[in-house]
Amino acid sequence: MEVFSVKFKTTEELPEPSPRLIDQVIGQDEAVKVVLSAVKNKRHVLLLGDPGVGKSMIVKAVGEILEEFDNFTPYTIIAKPNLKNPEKPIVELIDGEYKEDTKDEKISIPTQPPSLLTLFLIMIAFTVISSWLLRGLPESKMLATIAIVAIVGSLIAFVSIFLGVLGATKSSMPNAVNPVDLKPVILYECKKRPLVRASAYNVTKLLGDVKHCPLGGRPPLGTPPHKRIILGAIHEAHKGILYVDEIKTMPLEVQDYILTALQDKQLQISGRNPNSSGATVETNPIPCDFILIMSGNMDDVHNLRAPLLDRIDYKIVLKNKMDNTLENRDKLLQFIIQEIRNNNLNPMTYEACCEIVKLAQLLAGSRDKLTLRLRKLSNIIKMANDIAIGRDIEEIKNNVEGEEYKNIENNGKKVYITAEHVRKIIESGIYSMSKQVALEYLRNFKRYKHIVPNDEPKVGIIYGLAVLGEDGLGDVTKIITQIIDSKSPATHLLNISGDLAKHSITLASALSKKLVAEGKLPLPKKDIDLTSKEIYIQFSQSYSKIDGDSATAAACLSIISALLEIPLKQDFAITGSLDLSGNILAVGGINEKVNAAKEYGFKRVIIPEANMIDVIDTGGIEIIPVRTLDELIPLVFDLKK
Ligand SMILES: Nc1ncnc2c1ncn2[C@@H]1O[C@H](COP(=O)(O)OP(=O)(O)OP(=O)(O)O)[C@@H](O)[C@H]1O
Repeated sequence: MEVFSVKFKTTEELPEPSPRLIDQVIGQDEAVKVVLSAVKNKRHVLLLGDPGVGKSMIVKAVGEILEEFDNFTPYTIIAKPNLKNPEKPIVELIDGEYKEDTKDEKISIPTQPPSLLTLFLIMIAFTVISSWLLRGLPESKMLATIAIVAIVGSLIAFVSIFLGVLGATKSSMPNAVNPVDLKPVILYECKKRPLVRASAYNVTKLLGDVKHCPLGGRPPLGTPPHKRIILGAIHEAHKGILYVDEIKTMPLEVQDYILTALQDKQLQISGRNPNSSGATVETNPIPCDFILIMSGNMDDVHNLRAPLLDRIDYKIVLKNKMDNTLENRDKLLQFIIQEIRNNNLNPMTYEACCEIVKLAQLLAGSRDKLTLRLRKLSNIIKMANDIAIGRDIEEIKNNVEGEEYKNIENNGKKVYITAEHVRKIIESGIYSMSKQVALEYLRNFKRYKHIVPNDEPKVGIIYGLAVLGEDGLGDVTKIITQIIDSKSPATHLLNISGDLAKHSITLASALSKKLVAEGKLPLPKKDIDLTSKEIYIQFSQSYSKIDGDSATAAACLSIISALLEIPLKQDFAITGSLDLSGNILAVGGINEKVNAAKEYGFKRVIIPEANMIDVIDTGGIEIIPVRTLDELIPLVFDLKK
């Protein structure tokens, strides 16, 4: 099969990808189209999808081309003191740049006479200065002189400030207070259509705040309220896009504020901390007319209040897989080249690119799909580059974040990322926590496991297949069933490894008993009083949690074998879900399972026929597809005796 439509030895030979981020988004064409249209038409958007499929990237890409949509008039947001009510500073939005108005300096705000705190501070200052100046005097004289200087000096200073302030208030002259305190301040200058990003949990960043002033926030000593205002992302996004990610963490209170902002297109700022001097400050409503884009994973949406969700026009679910076609493999190649260029990595060989395609299939769980969880692939490419430049896995483990990726030439020889470097990273499992946990589990327990494929058929024993963890590894589990005569007419299930797949095993047991009782199986019949039997099923040496129903076919065969006392062959492992009509249905993690069967030395593995399209690499093991229990039975039972 042709992997890519272009022939190359290394990625160096391939053309540079487009520098525009919008052209770099892979596999999410539909979502990009809808977001572009939504932004053009000023609609709000919710982007949902698995981690690392490109939600932030799409928003950033749209932000890059926002300018192209329509004309934008730059604006400035300023804050002024409020002369009548200093705790309610005035925030104004003006078109263009702010030009300082000389009138502003003439105005004065009502000031307060100095407080006792001021007197205390002045006294300390006088004490410190006079003790330094008089340090040469004998101790007895020095103390008395310092005391006199401090008391008299500070009283004179205090009274003059007091009179000065009174004078200033009476004559409305600003001289007594620092005129700079009265000037409006520029809070924000917006020169191009903004894209402002804020995490949902960061309330101050999102909604703004008023800083605390330890000196009470009044001139002459304190910082006046208008100078302590912090604008929120919600205001900085005016006339542009507000991008809120991590919606799972958005407090309900913040949702209410966003809702108000969406409705009123304006929102005031007040101090958020009740213990701060900012708590008494509140601005006038400040314009905030923005397009809201939020993003999160599918489950996060439950955290959003219905009225807010209702106001979001477009709800877009991003894809996590794309079809494994030549066109899409070319797109994956484009992604590889982008990652190399954007992260300044070494070029990659053709074989290494093919290895990435294989990994994309594996992560998609199917031969005919490619994963779109591209952040994971991006991390693997970066780590393979580390290996290429000589950092080993241990070094990478201790340094995964914050490293600069460098293009290094070794002794004048160009370094390439090869297939082996990529494989090393994949095999180490270092890109995934769940894979490492699974690897650790297998390292610890595999050697104790008694899984030996052999040619000696056994009653009630069969090898099932499981997957450990999300990006996990396959494992083989031995299922053993024994039938015991019961004194009471009851049927029990025993699962010594805990609560393993109880529901599906109950189903398997019910189905087996029905099939045995009906005598319609293509197996020798046996008269058996099921009411007097107890069925015990053990998932032997299964140390991990097994859920899902992929062991139902195996469990069913094991029970039938035990009930009819017909041995099962021991040279195969099997996975498949079984429905009550005897159909074998598709299961997940087929490649991990096939691989596990191979690792444990099995020559045959039986899988649902529907899963055949998922198999990426048979690796030399015989794969037998089955559709029904009737097809399965002649394959697995040993009927020679
Ligand atoms: N569709 C894509 N096309 C190209 N590159 C992608 C794509 N998706 C992810 N990437 C790569 O993965 C990186 C991370 O993607 P991004 O941050 O957009 O994911 P996300 O969906 O926002 O993830 P999260 O839900 O964790 O915030 C990107 O910088 C890019 O390198």
